[in-house]
Order: sequence, then C-alpha cells, then structure tokens
Amino acid sequence: MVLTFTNALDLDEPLPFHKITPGSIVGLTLTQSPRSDSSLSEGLVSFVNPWKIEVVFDEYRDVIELSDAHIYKLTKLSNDVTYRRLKSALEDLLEKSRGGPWQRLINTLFGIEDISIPGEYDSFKFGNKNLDDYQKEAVKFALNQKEIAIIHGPPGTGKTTTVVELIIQAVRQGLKVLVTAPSNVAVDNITERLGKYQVIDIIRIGHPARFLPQVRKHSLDFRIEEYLDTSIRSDINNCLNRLKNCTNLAERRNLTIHLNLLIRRSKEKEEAAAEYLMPKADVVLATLTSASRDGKGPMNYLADDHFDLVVIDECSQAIEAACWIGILQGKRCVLAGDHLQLPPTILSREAAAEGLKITLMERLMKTVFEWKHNEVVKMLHIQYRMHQDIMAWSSETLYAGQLEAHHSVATHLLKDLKHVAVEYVEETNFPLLLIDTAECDVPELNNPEEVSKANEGEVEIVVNRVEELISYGVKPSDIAVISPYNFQVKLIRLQLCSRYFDLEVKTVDGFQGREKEVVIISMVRSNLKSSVGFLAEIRRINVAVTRARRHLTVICDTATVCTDKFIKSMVDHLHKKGKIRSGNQYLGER
Ligand SMILES: Nc1ncnc2c1ncn2[C@@H]1O[C@H](COP(=O)(O)OP(=O)(O)OP(=O)(O)O)[C@@H](O)[C@H]1O
Repeated sequence: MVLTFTNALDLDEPLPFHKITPGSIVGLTLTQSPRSDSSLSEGLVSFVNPWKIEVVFDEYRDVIELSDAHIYKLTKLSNDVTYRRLKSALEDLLEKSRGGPWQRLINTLFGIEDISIPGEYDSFKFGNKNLDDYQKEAVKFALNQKEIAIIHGPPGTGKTTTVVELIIQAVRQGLKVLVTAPSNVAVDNITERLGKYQVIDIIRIGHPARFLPQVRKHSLDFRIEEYLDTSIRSDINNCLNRLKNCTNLAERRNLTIHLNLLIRRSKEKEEAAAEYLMPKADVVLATLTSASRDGKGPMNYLADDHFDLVVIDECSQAIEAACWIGILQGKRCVLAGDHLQLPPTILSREAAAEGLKITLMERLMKTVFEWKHNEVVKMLHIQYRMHQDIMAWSSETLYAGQLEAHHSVATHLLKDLKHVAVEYVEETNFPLLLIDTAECDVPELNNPEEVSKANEGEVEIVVNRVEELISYGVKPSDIAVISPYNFQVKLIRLQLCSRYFDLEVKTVDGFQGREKEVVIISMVRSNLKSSVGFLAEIRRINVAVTRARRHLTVICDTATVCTDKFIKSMVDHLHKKGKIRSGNQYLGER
C-alpha cells in the first residue's frame, strides 16, 4: 500500500527540511504520540519531491486505521541489514572454505589452488551481431572457464553489452544464472537489456520501490501478482474499505478477523507462487546485498546449489565481502569491471587501512592472478565513447596503450552535432582545451566550516565556458560539469542550475558510469604549498577524463596540480594535443 505524506499545515507549502530520500526506511508515528518510539509501522520511501513523500507499507493492517484527521511524523530509521548480510557472507565463506563443493572455488580465489584448464570453445551463434572481436572472445572465454573469468572493461568498451550477451549464451546452454551488481541502477540496466529477449525467463528481486519504473514488470512481486488470480487481492481491498467506513464495534471485530484470514491466505499463496516461479527462472537478478540468503529473502526458495553461473557486473565498485554474497551462490563466477576506475567509498579510515578499500577485483588482478593474467582475464579494447585524443592519455598511462577508438567515435567533434552552429566551427572543432589559471591569482578557498574545497575563480571560468558553449549551439543537456570537490559542485550549481535545468553538475565520484558530449572539469586546487590532496588518486582523474565523448575542457592551476606526476602527464597530453588558454580570458574585471 502506497501512502502520500504532505505538509500538514499547508498542502501548497514545501515540506520542512529533511534528509529522507528514495530508498530510506522510515518509521511512522502520530505527532501527538507520547512516546517517540511508538512506531505505527515501518515503510520504504519510493518517491520524494519538495512537496510530498510517498511511502510503501507492506503491512496493510498497520496503516488501515490512519486518518486524514491526524498529523503524522516520518522518522528516518537506521538500517543495519547490509552490515548483517556482509557479516553473514564472511561467516559463510569461513564455513565453506573448510570443505565441500565450494572449497575449490574459494581456494582458487585466494591463490591456494590453481585454476582448472578451461573446456573447448563451443560453436557460437551470437545474439548481438554488432559485438566486436574482443567482446566475442570475452563471452566465449567466460563460458568455458571452470572457476573464474574476469572481463576487464575500460571506460566505454561495452562491458555491460558483453555481459548481457554472456548471460544469453549461458541460458541457451541451459545454465541457471544469478546476475548481481553493487547498485540497483547497475542491476536495472542489465534487467532492462535482458528484458528485450522474451524467450528468457528473468526475475528481478529486491524491493520494487527501489527499481527503475521500466523494470518493475520483471520484479518478483509483479510476477507473483501476474501468476496468482487477483480475486483474493480484491477481497482484501473490499474488506479494507468496509472496515474504514464501519463504526459498529461488533461488525469491526468480525471484519478484522476476516481481513486477517484473507491476509494470511494471500501470504500463503504468494509464498507458493514464489516457490514455483523462482526455480523456474533462467536468470535471477539482484544487488549483491539482496542476493543474500540471510533472513527470509526470496533466495531461500532456491536450493543451495541452484545456480550454475554467477555474474557480478561493476565488480570493482563493490567491497570484497559483498562480492562473496554472490560468489558463494554458484559453482563458478564471472567478474566484470575496471579496477582502474573508482572503488567504493570507505568511510572508516581504520577499516580502509586494514584492507577494506581493496576490492576483490583489484586483489585478484594485482596479486592472485598477476602472473596468470591470460588464463583468467580478458580485456575489452575497443571503446565506443571518446574522441581518440580524449582517450589517448588514459589508454597510454593506465591501459598500456591498448585502447582503440571505434571508427564511429574516433574523430567525432562538437561541430558534427546537428544543432551546433556552422559559423562557430573554429571553436567546435577541437576535442581538448586546457584553461590554465597559473597566472590568474585565483586561489582555492579555505573555509574552515567546509570539509570540502572550492575555488571561486574557477566557478567564474566554468560559468563563462558553459555560456560560451551554449552560444555555439551546444545544448545544456549535452554538458556535464564535474569536480572532485563537493563544495565546488555546490557553488557551481548555485550559479548555473536555476538557469540551465538540463545541465548536470556532479562530483567525479557521482558521475562514474556516465558520459556526456562535453565534460568540463574544475580541479579546484591552487595554493602555494603545491598540495593536491585527493586529486592525487589516479582512478579519480581517470574517471573524470573518460566521461567526455566529443570535447573535454580542463580548468586548473598547472603550477599547483603539476606537482603530482600523474596529473602532470595529463596536462602534458593537453599541451601536446589540445588548445591552451589562460584563465584570464574567462575572468571578468577582478
Ligand atoms: N560492439 C559494439 N558496437 C557498437 N556500439 C557498442 C558496442 N558495444 C558497446 N557499444 C555501445 O557503447 C556504449 C557503452 O556500452 P556499455 O553500456 O555496454 O558499456 P560499459 O563498458 O558497461 O560502460 P561504462 O564504461 O559506463 O561502464 C553503449 O552506447 C553501447 O551501445
């Protein structure tokens, strides 16, 4: 049941400040309730805008008595389910490493035993005719490995496209497949693409309120509803309506007994449906944490050895403990990701220092399989995003020069977009621009109240560069401004977002996995100490640069940022292949 909460004092007024977001778990209480912990029910937030919050309640009984005559309060609850599931995965790992069918896989992933010799390649009829040779090879390779295959997909190389083909081929071979990823968006992305193949029976598990609307039809809840006859649901709704309008005490008691009976019967039927549907599905899709068997989740409808193959997409963005939730569900696994892009954020410095910051993919690539790369890893080489000059620096410095730009993108520029005005061709025919503030006296802000950093001079340059591009005909929706620093993102948004709704301004971390025709990077750091802070994270710079399709503008103080060797190599590349301008050209009278 979905309920909408608005401002109790005035419907047209925005809600008071809160930190509730879609996916939050909230407790519902009466505002006048004498005890703050006397929650009427708990629900999951499915939608938030400034004026309303929609909450999904799974228990009808809890919310049936709510009335418009009362004022209610929603409180964001802390959720320790993820931590419990991670802990349970580690306990499971320990248990299974002591013996049994999983021991070999576990030993392989800890470098205790060698991987087995792969089988012969079967003949393949690829579903996606456009796959390049590296993608085809990765699919064949992954299907023939006995324990583990790693698909290393640098930016824009079609990793998810490859994973989708792999899943289709596995299903054709009669395998039962579990597909997982650390985030709901990543799982939804694959669900949506697989959903186009109607012959494949797929079930997406997790709470549908957290899914993209277009994949809800594949959710277990939706599939159960489709499978069951709906008469019991309509009986429940009738009963709820009668109860709402009933004032006679005896009649209310009878209706409540009847409602409880109907709800129990409906739950039994739903469980029976799930027990039937889950084992029948060719592919089950879930985030790593909702693939856990801890608690009463739907994975418990399946036998321990149900899955033949486990695929983890965006594996390099998951902490290792989460990956084990997935891995221990199958006999072999395929990990897809890029350990040279950003790993998950670890808030605890102590835990990070103890090793939590090292992802499974990184550990396997850099230690366990370092000398046996060819036996375990297939890298995708052709990228379908960036102009070749934008790609070149990342390819040379991080991927041993092995990336190739597909001919469809290798030379594409802003001038080739049909809405870009021809008369500005001089300004839209180059892929790289460095705006250097070294001589401009625009130091970074040192605001002790902000943990993050900002640079007001760079904000002004960003604004002027965005306006310049828009004047050439580039659409705001084709532009992203990214910065490593939250505070800088805040300041840029204040200047631009009320004027250009479709322009995206994000942190680099928040823009991972995305792309835009134009990306403008504001590096912020400009100081006399030559301190670059967390800009020095190689993977953050790699992600930032590789989001751009046709044009990249980098705004920085080269005197400060070039004290870092890696950033200097990027600036050198901009000098070699791009245009260089002084920041003064984009700053007004100061
Ligand atoms: N073989 C191919 N031929 C043409 N286009 C392709 C091919 N493979 C992938 N693409 C295109 O490249 C883009 C990126 O593909 P996909 O989403 O699979 O990549 P990814 O590696 O998962 O992306 P990311 O770098 O964001 O993780 C998509 O637009 C996709 O259609």
